[in-house]
Amino acid sequence: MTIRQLRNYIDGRFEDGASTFDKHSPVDGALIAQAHEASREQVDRAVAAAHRALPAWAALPVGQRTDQLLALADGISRRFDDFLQAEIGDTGKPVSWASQIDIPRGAANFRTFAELARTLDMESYMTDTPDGRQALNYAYRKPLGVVGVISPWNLPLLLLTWKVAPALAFGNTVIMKPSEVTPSTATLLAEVAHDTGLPPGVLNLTHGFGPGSAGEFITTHPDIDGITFTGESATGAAIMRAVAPGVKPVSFELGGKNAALVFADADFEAAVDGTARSVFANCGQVCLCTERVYVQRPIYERFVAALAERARALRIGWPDDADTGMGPLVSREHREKVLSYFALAREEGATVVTGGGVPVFGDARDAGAYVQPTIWTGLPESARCIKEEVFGPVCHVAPFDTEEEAIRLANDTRYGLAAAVWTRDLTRGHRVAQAMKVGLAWVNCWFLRDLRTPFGGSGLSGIGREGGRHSLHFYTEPTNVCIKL
Ligand SMILES: O=C(O)C(=O)/C=C/C=C/O
Repeated sequence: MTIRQLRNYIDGRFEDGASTFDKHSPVDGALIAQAHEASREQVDRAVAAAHRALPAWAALPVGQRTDQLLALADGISRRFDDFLQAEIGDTGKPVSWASQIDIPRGAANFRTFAELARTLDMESYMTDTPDGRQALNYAYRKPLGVVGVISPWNLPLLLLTWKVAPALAFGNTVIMKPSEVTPSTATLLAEVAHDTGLPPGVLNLTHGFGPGSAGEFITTHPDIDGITFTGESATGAAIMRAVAPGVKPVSFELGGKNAALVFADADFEAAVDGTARSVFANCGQVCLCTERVYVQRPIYERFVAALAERARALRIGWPDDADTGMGPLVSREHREKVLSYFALAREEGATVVTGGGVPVFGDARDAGAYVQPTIWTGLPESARCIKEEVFGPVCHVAPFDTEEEAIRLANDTRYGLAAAVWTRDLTRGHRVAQAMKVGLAWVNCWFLRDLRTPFGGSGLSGIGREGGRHSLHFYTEPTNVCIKL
């Protein structure tokens, strides 16, 4: 098997790094790629190149700029299988998920923000003035500048392009730093940018880690104008400290400890299927995944049994098997974290309804990062497993009696990202969803995405919203011009 070399992309040229780091498959531990770690000097040159490219890119007529984004989207679609194999190779996620979610969203993100940039209105007001005449006020939007994009390993291409697309659409230039755990699709995106003629310096790629590596070099760079990051809350806090001296804007989509509320009147099968998907999709490695399930008491026992049946029925297997419902976690290191919570849950007194360990395949997958889909009950709300994000295929299920109790339980967290509400009473659905202290509340569905809506969370779940026109807030700087008429 060839070991892919994943290089940096700086000022329109692919460059080796001073050193490389290995990427191992989470399926069987095999070495599959070597990524070239960018030096501080290379990050400096990438930032300088981005600044050189910025004036011309920002001044480009918006139709020409968005044509370039549509070319990136077409390039991803054209190389769909390359992106699919790269994403599956890096993450071990099932082909069903990667082919329906990750890769299509890579192209969709560029198309969505190209369309938005083309059709964007301009905020303006005619203002009455004391002399009986008027003034014209309008908000003229300029790009923020050179944007650092630091993207995570769970939905690598989706979340990278979710940030790169609006950044480029609104005239910014970009330095990308993908997670060291999933460097492959970012490299392919750089290849597509190169092959479709994106001007040198507009989009740059530097591989590496956080502290003492490209992540730190970008976040502490004096000429970076803002940082957009998706990942763990603790890393978000570290980035805030890094940009504080320069008072730089940040856009953060961080962790979550998301609740699902299942009322007794819900469509039972839909609620079980929807909750199972929200817990086990992508091996529980989505910031929007459910880790806390609260079920109204009359259906509690029946629901726990049905959810456990769905977990046991999940086909845990090879990523490229169309029937695989769940693959491995992204790495052995992350599996150690998840398994530590499996052990902690037992210490905290959990009943393990199903799972709680590592599946044994008797083949190469035993060298991978697989865990069993897991369901806990019986923990106190004060338990660490109820308060802390596990980021794996696991949830805790607890009963509730009244709507008020359900809302209180769901909101008793320092996170504030997503919630799901299952009920046939849509008046209650609206009421409970609005009462959730989250950025996204789904009623009788989960991870149903309209890319024009505000996306993000509060508390430990992040700062700001991205999506549709909401991305303008971070990726542009408005100047309000007031003209006396
Ligand atoms: O669906 C999206 O646009 C998105 O940002 C998903 C984020 C998931 C994070 O783990």
